[in-house]
Amino acid sequence: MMLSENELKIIQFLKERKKATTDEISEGTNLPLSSIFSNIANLEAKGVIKQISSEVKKRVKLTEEGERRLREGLPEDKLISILGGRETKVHEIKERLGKDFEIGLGWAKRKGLISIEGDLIRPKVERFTSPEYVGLVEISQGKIPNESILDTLVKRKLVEVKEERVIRVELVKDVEVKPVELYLTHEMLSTGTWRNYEFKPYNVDAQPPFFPLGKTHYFRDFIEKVKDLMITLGFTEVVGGYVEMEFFNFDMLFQAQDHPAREIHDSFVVEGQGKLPSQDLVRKVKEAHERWWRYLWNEDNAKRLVLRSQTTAVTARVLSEGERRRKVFTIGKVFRPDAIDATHLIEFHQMDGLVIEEGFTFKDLLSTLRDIFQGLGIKKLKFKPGYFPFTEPSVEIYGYIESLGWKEMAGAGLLRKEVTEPAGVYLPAGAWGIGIDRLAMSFLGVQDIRDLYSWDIEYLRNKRVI
Ligand SMILES: N[C@@H](Cc1ccccc1)C(=O)O
Repeated sequence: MMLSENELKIIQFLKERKKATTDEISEGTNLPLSSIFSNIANLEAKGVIKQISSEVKKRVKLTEEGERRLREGLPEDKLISILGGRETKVHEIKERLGKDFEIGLGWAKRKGLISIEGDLIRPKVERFTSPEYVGLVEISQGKIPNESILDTLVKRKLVEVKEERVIRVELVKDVEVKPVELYLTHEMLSTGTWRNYEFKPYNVDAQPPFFPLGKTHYFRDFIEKVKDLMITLGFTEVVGGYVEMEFFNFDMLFQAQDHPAREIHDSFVVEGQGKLPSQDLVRKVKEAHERWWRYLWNEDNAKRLVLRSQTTAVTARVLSEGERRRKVFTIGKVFRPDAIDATHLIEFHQMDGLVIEEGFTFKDLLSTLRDIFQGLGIKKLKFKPGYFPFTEPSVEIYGYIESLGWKEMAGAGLLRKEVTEPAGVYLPAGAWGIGIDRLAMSFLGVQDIRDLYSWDIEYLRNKRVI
């Protein structure tokens, strides 16, 4: 027979007593009454015990306030004892009784123990003990006072009355009780004492406890995977800041100062000014703009700060160091004003790359992009002619995703001489920018771009990591 730990405790207790009430069992086993009832029912069903009687009993208990009144006396009794048969001024009594004054005065008046004249309290008795107080004493001794007193005590919130069932049971079957152990220890095995214990069988259906483990945000995880891929392909990671000078975000990339992307509503403007790089570079950028775009290039505009609108700004910074670094990538947030919905946010991620290489051709660029997309799991690509101010020829890259069809994923091209030469780069260079969020959404099965940035711990916990 399978008996629980608590059931065994109850049997153990009944072995000594044979018959006992639920109250006695609770006291003898130290188990709460609430658990005694269900265990008794189970034991009866197993034929170990039998009910002899069952009755509803009134259980009368002093409340916390009742306990206090029992120790200190009822307020009206205290009032009478303070008066000691003498007329006394109201304020004097008020001082002595403190918080109990109002209650004491009320009850004393109601019981006809005092009268009030002007500011005087006149007692009608010298000494008084309320029958309610006697009731409190009786209850504390396990007796029950008469109904009307009990009623008053309940109304005064000094006593609580609960109806509880008391069941008397009898042990009818002899069961061998071994102490129950939950865990088998090394010591029990080595000393052989395990024989003295009864073990609960394993419940293989039980739900294991839930231990939430810390893990990386799934989007961050995806970004790390992209970085790993780029490093595998031989690229070095470079990073830039979110606040960028227009010089690197636009001017160096041959975006004219009246280019629509530079309008105040197309990038986030940051207060302040940046510091331009070497005069030589600035002069050459200025010359390129003035010669080809035919306008007066303004240095102050180039110093303005924005939240970078493309990670190509980091590529521009790398270029500004000349031909030193040849194969780099950067991945991070960019910012553009937009109306937010399921596919648009005002901040999102791009991965830009740069290759500076002797003899690097447009074909090499396309094959590099093929390698990257292949690594990202996108096998089918389409290249369409495109336009960017800083590349020529330029290309738009579309990738095929089973559930979504063809999606625009990146822009790329060979950097214009107007971009490379002012920086002292005379070798051919290819560059690209890939939108990371949409890729992540398709890989991670996310419908709403806002979920990529979710802080909802419950959602994140349940999100499968690829
Ligand atoms: N910066 C471009 C992408 C791009 C990067 C590098 C070369 C060509 C295109 C964009 O945000 O759309």
